Amino acid sequence: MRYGATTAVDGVSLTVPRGRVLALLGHNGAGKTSLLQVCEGFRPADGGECRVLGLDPIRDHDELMPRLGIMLQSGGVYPWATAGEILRLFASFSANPLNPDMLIDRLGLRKFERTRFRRLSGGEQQRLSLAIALVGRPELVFLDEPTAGMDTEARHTTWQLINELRTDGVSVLLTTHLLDEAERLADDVVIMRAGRVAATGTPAELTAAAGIDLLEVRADSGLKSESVNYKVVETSPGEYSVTGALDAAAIAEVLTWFAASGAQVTAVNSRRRTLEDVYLALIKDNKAGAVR
Ligand SMILES: Nc1ncnc2c1ncn2[C@@H]1O[C@H](COP(=O)(O)OP(=O)(O)OP(=O)(O)O)[C@@H](O)[C@H]1O
Repeated sequence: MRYGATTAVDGVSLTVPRGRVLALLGHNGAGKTSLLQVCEGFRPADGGECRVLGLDPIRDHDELMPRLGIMLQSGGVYPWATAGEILRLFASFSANPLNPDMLIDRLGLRKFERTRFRRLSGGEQQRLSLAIALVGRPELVFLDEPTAGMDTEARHTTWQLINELRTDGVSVLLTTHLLDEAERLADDVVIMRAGRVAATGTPAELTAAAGIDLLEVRADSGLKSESVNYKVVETSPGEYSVTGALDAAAIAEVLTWFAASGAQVTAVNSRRRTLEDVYLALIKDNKAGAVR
């Protein structure tokens, strides 16, 4: 998908299996929203093929729309209508909607039912947008940064709702900048970089493939790690990290090397790598590679 000379989505290939949650991750401008817009039928692709529930998102738009739930990053509603009016209007478009009052209560919108959309805070607008996406009992939901701007409670409610969607067999394609959100919610993760797929896998596959463990050591700065069997990276002055399948013998070897270097070790911390570690390494290394 191109905007003039900019190629926003470049040869991305992915499938969202039915009843699963796929999280699209990537830096600002990586192409996540553009990809969603192609799938939603809001923009034509310049090449390639997109099928949504077996249909063409542009040619079969009218047939497809009632089966989709779409939460945009912004816009898409009448700013002068009240939260309650907007949700009931969207419910009226569906043959078999969810009860709008149930969603109003679940998403903590009761207090704002009579508030005009433009007077809602950013997080309240997000909650209403999520309710709009879900009210028509969609088979497939597109959520563009669903919890951006939400407070902690609303974020947890949203996570619960997304888990319930999966239980009900609804498919979810979401974008997020919150790696813990992806790790908690997603069955599958696709990391995009500059319009392309940089890595795919389940959160467990992505973290395992990149090395299960992470050892962080604080010591004197400037140590050079040529003579040790593990890659010791000085991430900031005096802060070292070692990644890999690190058992006790490996940790002992690394610490022995620190001691042999004459370094004063002031802290050692070992933990499992998170999706955030993997993501940052991938974006930093500028190294593309699909896990599967
Ligand atoms: N309407 C537009 N006209 C021209 N270029 C655009 C337009 N929308 C997006 N782009 C460009 O396309 C690329 C992909 O943008 P896109 O919004 O899809 O990224 P994103 O991954 O969703 O980013 P973010 O995380 O910031 O929402 C970027 O280089 C962006 O500047």
